[in-house]
Amino acid sequence: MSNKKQSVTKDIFKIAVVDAFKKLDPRVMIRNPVMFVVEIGFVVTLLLSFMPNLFGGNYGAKQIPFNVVISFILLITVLLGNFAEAIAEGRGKAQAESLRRTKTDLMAQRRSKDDSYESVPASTLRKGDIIRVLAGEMIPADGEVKEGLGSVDESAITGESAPVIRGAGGDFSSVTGGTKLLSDQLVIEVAVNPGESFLDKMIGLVEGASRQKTPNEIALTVLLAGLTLIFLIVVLTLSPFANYVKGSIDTVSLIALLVCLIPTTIGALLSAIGIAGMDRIIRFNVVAKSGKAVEAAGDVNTLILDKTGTITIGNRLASQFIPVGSHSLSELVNVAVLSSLFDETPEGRSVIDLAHKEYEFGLQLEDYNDAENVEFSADTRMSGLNLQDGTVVRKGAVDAIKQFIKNKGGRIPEDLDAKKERIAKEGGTPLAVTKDQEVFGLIYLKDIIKSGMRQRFEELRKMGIKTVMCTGDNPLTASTIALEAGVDDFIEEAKPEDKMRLIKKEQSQGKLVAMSGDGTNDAPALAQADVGLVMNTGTTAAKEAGNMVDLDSDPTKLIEVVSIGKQLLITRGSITTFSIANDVAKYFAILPAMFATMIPQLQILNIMGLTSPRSAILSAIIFNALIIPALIPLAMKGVKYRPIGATSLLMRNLMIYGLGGILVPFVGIKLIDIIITALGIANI
Ligand SMILES: Nc1ncnc2c1ncn2[C@@H]1O[C@H](COP(=O)(O)OP(=O)(O)OP(=O)(O)O)[C@@H](O)[C@H]1O
Ligand SMILES: [K+]
Ligand SMILES: [Mg+2]
Repeated sequence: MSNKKQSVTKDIFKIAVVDAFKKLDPRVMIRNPVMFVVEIGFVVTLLLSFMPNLFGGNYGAKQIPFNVVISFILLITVLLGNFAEAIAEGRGKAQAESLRRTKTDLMAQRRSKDDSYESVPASTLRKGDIIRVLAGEMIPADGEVKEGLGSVDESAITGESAPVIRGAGGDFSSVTGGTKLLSDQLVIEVAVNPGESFLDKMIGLVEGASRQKTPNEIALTVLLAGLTLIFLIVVLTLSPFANYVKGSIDTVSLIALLVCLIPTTIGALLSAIGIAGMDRIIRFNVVAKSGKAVEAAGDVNTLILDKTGTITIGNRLASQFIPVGSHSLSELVNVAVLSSLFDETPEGRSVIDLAHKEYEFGLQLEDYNDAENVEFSADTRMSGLNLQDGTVVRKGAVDAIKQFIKNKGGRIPEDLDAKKERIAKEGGTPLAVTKDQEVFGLIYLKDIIKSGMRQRFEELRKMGIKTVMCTGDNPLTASTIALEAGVDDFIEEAKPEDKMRLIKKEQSQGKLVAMSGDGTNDAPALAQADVGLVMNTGTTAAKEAGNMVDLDSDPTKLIEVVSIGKQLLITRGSITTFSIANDVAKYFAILPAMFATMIPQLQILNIMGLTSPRSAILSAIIFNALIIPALIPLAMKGVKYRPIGATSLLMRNLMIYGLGGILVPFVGIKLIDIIITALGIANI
């Protein structure tokens, strides 16, 4: 994003303060049952501030200051909770603002029926329109490049200043509205209707306008509401109990006690944690279509990764020609070049380059201009051409070529397998080269594993995530690379539908699966996966199928996405643990003090030695309010995540946030009690 380093500025802070008040609207508050109870508590205590005997009893003017103070603190508590949510939303709003600025009123050159171009407002462009963009112009809409090749400045969207190449055909054909064409000229087919553009969706997302509670959030909200109900019953029983021991507790004290006991900390921070998680993903240049996708990333059990380009560097280049049977090297080079004449893939280009650089070949390329191009596809795993005279030239995966020859009744040279295996054992990709039912030899494609991959897979393993490498390559190459990279499992000779099968198999065992992809043939698998991370350069179909888009088009980012998802879940879990531990501790911290005057024996339990029942209540409710802003930074930044096993992580968090949650209130409440006693307001 253009402002990915966006921190909480003065402006965001000011807006959040205003929003905190706006959110007091009960129709908004009711979505958060715990904090809604606090708001009701505020209203009731406010009434009791003016009419202390509203619910009976005979409280004199002496009661009023206490009621006013409690009412005020409850209001502050609600506002602090609202503020936490507002400040989390603030960053997104600021981002949305800057994105909107890139969406100024552009004009577009639209092709009319007579093939001339007319100037129309970009907002009128519809799916299927053909437009032309010249160097220096903004690209007015999302689309696919149909003609031309040019460099594009995508910094408005990705924050990355280095220009990227976009051109017709292949995997780099999609362009995003709001980016700028730097060179040349593109003819683009518009892919979306007004209001549905990538920029529009992104604005909606960062703004949180379309934010819905995720299933996990809903479950937790229900749990917290249940706890609130339990504590409500606990508090209601205290009044008859007090009567029984010939004492009495006033309504305001009971309300204050209730607010102390219900899980207000997590209630106040829950939505901020979710928004901050989305925000973290966005600042990582990944756009998640929903909070649910981010959460799913945190729960992922299986990670499916491509070999070429994800685990390896991906510039798989021809490095050697190896003839087989009775064929000579120069014969092989000629056929290999022929098979790659029209092959625009990096592999195909590299064959020609290698032949040019290191070999002599006597082909007159012009002679083949009328040959029929047979493009590479992941299904056939072959590429080549058909000559006018019926000659068939192919190169491709060795098993695919073998099958191809066998079907035509040809013969396989005996030394083919041994030579193929030598290449595969080194982790290289062997391509067999054939012309007219004869195999001439092999092309050795070299690929290198990216540095640090082994360590990252090790981390994933510690998180309990299984990694599966998926490749169209042969079993031996696949196993060599898999072993070297340290993935847990691999599938070889995989066609696009094999990925789909793998995902379904894992899911049928109750696992959540994440994968990345870019091509149209990845689209079904991307839709099936629980987390489908699509490269921004990918096709429109793929982008629609997945639930996250990586603006930098880096497939390894899937690993970070999973970590961010985990961090979100762990942050929520930690603060929930802390909040509930806190509430239970408060019960034991203040109850003895409250009842000590009624039941003198309870004095032994009053280990905190709080000044009076009222100061116990006051200290606890002030502590309860202050803990919310104290934890806002943690909710926003997230609990630091370490890749350790689930059990050790749980133990660690129970130690820190569970034990911490029990101890902190004792210290905090005592401190506040000392302060308000010193200020002389402990007995208002
Ligand atoms: N340009 C090409 N011409 C002919 N055959 C090719 C070409 N590129 C790749 N192949 C063969 O087709 C196989 C499948 O290629 P594909 O791109 O589907 O998978 P991959 O790149 O090996 O693995 P990944 O799924 O990780 O990208 C390759 O292993 C190779 O044997
Ligand atoms: K509480
Ligand atoms: Mg590939």
